Amino acid sequence: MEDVIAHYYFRPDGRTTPQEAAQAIAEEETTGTWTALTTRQDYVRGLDGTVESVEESGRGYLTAIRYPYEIFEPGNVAQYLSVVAGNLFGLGRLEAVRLTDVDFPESLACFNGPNFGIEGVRRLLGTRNRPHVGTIIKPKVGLTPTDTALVAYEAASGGVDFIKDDETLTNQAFCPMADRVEAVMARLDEAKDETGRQVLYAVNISDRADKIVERAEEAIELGANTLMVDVITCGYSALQALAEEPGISVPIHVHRTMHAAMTRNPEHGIAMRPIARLVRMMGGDQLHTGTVSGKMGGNAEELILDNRALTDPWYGFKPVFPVASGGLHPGKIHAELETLGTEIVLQAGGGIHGHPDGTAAGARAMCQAVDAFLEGVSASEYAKDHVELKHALDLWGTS
Ligand SMILES: O=C(COP(=O)(O)O)[C@H](O)[C@H](O)COP(=O)(O)O
Ligand SMILES: [Mg+2]
Repeated sequence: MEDVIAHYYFRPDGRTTPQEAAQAIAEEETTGTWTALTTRQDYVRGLDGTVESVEESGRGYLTAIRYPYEIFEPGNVAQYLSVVAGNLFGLGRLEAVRLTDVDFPESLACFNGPNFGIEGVRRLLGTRNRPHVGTIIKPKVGLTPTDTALVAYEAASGGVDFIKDDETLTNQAFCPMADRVEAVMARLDEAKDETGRQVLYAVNISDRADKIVERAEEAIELGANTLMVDVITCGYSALQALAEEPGISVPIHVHRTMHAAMTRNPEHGIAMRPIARLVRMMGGDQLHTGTVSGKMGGNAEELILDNRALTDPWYGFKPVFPVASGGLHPGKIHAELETLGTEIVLQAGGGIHGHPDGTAAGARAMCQAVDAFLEGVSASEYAKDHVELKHALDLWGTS
């Protein structure tokens, strides 16, 4: 069986050599601790981690650590994380350490992966060769089910493919999930009668571990055609439970709220790439990976690699739809598509519901910005005979 290779960036403290620091990671995460052990039997050596390489990089070093296959419990993602992303982050001999990627062998990638993936989601909507346009209902909390449904209807009428709850909206008293799903789906049916277009609505079913599948099934019974889960707060095994449940036959949109506590510091934490791989293995169909021009910052080179972790061929797992979201508006669409390509979901909350002429016009402006790009025309040029786009660009500009 093949071993796991985990890749880290690190910076040792002043008293530790790079080799010692890498060795400290390998030992802490396998068979060692801070001192020699009297309990260590010879046969335990088979589970020792190995430092494969150490090389200088910027202010610190890159290392690859080999963890023996046998140390892992196949199929237990929580246990995988405890090895490759466990105690090491607190080791005093390292001033900073960041997990940048993990190579899982096929024998440990023993999960079903996405049920729908990009092709499956496209099949539901009948789209090809163009990005999907999505929206997050805003304000993110506070609207009643009826008003949420009205915003959804207007977004659908304006041309979006995808509508979602925001990360903090679940089943609060001001907008109970059951009432919301029924109201939104009824209005989306109305929009479909008028436009002929199916729109997906991802209801946020994030909940405690022992209830999340039940909540998802309730949402589907009420008509939900997509689910959303906050994967960092609920856990990867929650996503796995949803994706593996036979009764759950709709795509799963994965939000990553709280990720920046791990991903943002370029020297410490966990990069997006390992998170993307885990989400793909666990069965997410769409995953937020970030934008090149939005409100959350981010590094374009890393983002391209993160998206490739979702879409490149990998052990037969279906490709996952990358989602660019956070501060997008029509004036930013060109930069996103130029850098990230068209196999992407472009989401705008404020960039649609903040349009001066309202949600339907905001949705139209986003779609017009996409059409402009696909036709090889600049947004400003296209805006000359597309009034919704013009009003969006007048308000927010083109950068
Ligand atoms: O609600 C939004 C964006 O709203 P708006 O369009 O109004 O900025 C999302 O939660 C962000 O996508 C999170 O960022 P990321 O997807 O990078 O995790
Ligand atoms: Mg949000």
